[in-house]
Amino acid sequence: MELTLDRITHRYGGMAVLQDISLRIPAGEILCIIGPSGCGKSTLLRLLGGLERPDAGQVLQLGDPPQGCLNPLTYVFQDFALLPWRTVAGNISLVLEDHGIRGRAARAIIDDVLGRTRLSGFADAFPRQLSGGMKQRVAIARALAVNPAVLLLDEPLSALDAQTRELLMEDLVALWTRQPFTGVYVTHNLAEAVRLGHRVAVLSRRPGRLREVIGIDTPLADRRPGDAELETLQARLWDMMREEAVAADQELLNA
Ligand SMILES: Nc1ncnc2c1ncn2[C@@H]1O[C@H](COP(=O)(O)OP(=O)(O)OP(=O)(O)O)[C@@H](O)[C@H]1O
Repeated sequence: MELTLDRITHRYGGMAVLQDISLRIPAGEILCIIGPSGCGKSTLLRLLGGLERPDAGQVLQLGDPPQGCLNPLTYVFQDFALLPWRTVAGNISLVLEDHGIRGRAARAIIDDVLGRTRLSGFADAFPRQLSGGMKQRVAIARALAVNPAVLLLDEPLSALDAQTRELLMEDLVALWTRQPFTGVYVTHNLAEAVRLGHRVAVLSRRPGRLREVIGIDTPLADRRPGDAELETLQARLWDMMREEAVAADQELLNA
């Protein structure tokens, strides 16, 4: 399933947050969205997921979701959003119960997604017994359990330390390589954007406008930390972001 944003504009009260954004997210592609703080990245994700309706423009979903899809669009958040009183399996089964899937059918799905996220053997653990990285892998497993057409990821690695982030990036690449998914990935972290994005969309300061969309040809599985090409690209993205961040700061000073 592919998503298209067609001239999206959004305001909160008197404040313009997003301005005239048009973007196409083809099936099987990960699009990373970067931009200065407060430029509307999370808002864009909520509009994509249908949690809010844009003031102008439209979000189009084209094509059919995959077979067995319970939820076409599913979120992964920074704070994991796990229920502490439920086990790992219990947290995942919750989204299946919503669709009337229980018992053996649920167990098969849970085993599958736990295997894909390297969590087999942790089905009966409680969130408090897990590291931050593992909790986020449970959240990713829960998202995969509904076999979504599109994963919407809002700074999923921001709460984790650098080494865990690196491992989770490898996990996400391995997941995508095994079974490509469509993803929209909001991040502040430019290293994540160049490692995980087939394309990177750069938003301006608020109201967020689309400044540039940069394609990265290197296959995800071939990208390594410290890769010279990716570092050059990251530096280019930072130049763009820096200009916007400085201008945003300046606006605050002059306000
Ligand atoms: N429900 C809401 N009601 C009013 N204002 C909101 C609402 N949600 C977000 N905003 C405001 O809209 C602007 C954009 O917020 P948003 O969270 O989309 O930006 P962001 O780029 O994701 O920010 P950050 O990088 O800091 O996470 C901010 O000024 C925020 O305070």
